[in-house]
Amino acid sequence: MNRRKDEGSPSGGDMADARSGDGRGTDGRGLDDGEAGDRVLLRGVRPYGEGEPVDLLVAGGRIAEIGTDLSTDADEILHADGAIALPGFVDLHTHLREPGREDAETVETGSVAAALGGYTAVFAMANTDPVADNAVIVEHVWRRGREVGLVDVHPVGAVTVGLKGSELAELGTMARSAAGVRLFSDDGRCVDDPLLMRRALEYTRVFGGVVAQHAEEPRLTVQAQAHEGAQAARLGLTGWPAPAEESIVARDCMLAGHTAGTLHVCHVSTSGTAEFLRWWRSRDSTAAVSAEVTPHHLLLTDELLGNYDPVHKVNPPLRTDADVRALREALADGTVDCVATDHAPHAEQDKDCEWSAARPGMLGLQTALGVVMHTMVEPGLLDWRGVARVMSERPARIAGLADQGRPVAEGEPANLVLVDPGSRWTVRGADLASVSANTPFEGMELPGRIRATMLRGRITAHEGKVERAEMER
Ligand SMILES: NC(=O)N[C@@H](CC(=O)O)C(=O)O
Ligand SMILES: [Zn+2]
Ligand SMILES: [Zn+2]
Repeated sequence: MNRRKDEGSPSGGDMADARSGDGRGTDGRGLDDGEAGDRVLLRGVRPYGEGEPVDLLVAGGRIAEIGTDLSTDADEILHADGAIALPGFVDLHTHLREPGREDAETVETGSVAAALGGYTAVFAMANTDPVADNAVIVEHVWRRGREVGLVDVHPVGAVTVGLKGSELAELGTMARSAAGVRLFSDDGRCVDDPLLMRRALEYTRVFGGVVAQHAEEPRLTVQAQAHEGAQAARLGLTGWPAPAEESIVARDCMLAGHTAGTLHVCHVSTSGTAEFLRWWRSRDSTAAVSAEVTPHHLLLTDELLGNYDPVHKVNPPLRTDADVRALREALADGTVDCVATDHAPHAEQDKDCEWSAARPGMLGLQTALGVVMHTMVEPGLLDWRGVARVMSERPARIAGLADQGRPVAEGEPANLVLVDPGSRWTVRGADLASVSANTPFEGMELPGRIRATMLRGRITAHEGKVERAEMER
């Protein structure tokens, strides 16, 4: 993609990593509408991959005009060469590891990975050290996200104090904090006590919050290491049975219905969960229940466990071909609302060890689109409108973000991603922006390159490099 500061100027074509002197406000973090001062012309994009290329003029953080051959006094012109324009991706499930495990990821490195992956908003899970179970921690994460300024970082608040599952955290205080927490989760652990789950659903309802459940009945997964089935038996690994997930999903749907609370099911991994959700939503279309699936559960199976490489260890575990097929179908028909990465960076020593000692989790932010294209777009299960729905619109609505997941249309916030669907790239963990390198897609060739990501009218990533606002460093 050819990009110039000023079309026609021969010296304007270099792709500087950092931009300067462009009249942006001194805050430079671009969190409020209208902060971005630049007028940027995106020349030749195809919204949702439909029709002939058009020009998009972005001004004041919004899409000011869409048309052909817009001639303008733009500060910056980006030649998109027919790249597909979609609303910026929103990830409801990201582990940024800060505070506590900055040797695995930080808000900054995770933000870089997010921007390069096409994301304009991510939700940072609460299983940090200390746990994000109070206003001080969530405000810290939120502020760090603003300082870095590459993606909106929304902290998730813990449901229970210290993720211990015995008493509710101060949900209301986190909701009222500067971070404005709306999503609550003990992810990494299940809120297994049904009374506590009921109370969490009741309480969050008061301020429009959502409880995101890591569905895993712990009594059924003691020492579990792999999907319970033939492969685990062959490998001598203790099984993680499908009903450990399905029983909690069923229970929580019923509790959400009973309390009129709002439930979000994290990382759905079994065909049984998909089947249950389909039935539940068909009997009550107003049910306040949503669900996500990870890219890795759309592609990988427990067949990969044969060499005991812990890069394939994840919670919930990789399951079977039949599960993968059911999850793809469920995502295509809307039973599962959205894709969430469950980006889970781990330091080398926590992954490069024997299977049973390794931490579960895999990187996801920079490979999500490629895996979704490979598993959903290429087989014809989703078109580009569908990709916009599952990676941006639905997650934004679930989390109540007003300015994300909006149509690519005049007057809308310029939170955008430009995708070149025709180019392919090979995944190398060492080249990813995360501190950690634990990608299960190592060496795989994926379709779809992110040409640029734009947050409120400011380009945050371009041709594989992030662009920081001038104030940050
Ligand atoms: N998915 C994982 O395997 N690990 C996550 C926790 C979680 O999402 O349950 C982590 O924090 O590492
Ligand atoms: Zn989880
Ligand atoms: Zn997680």
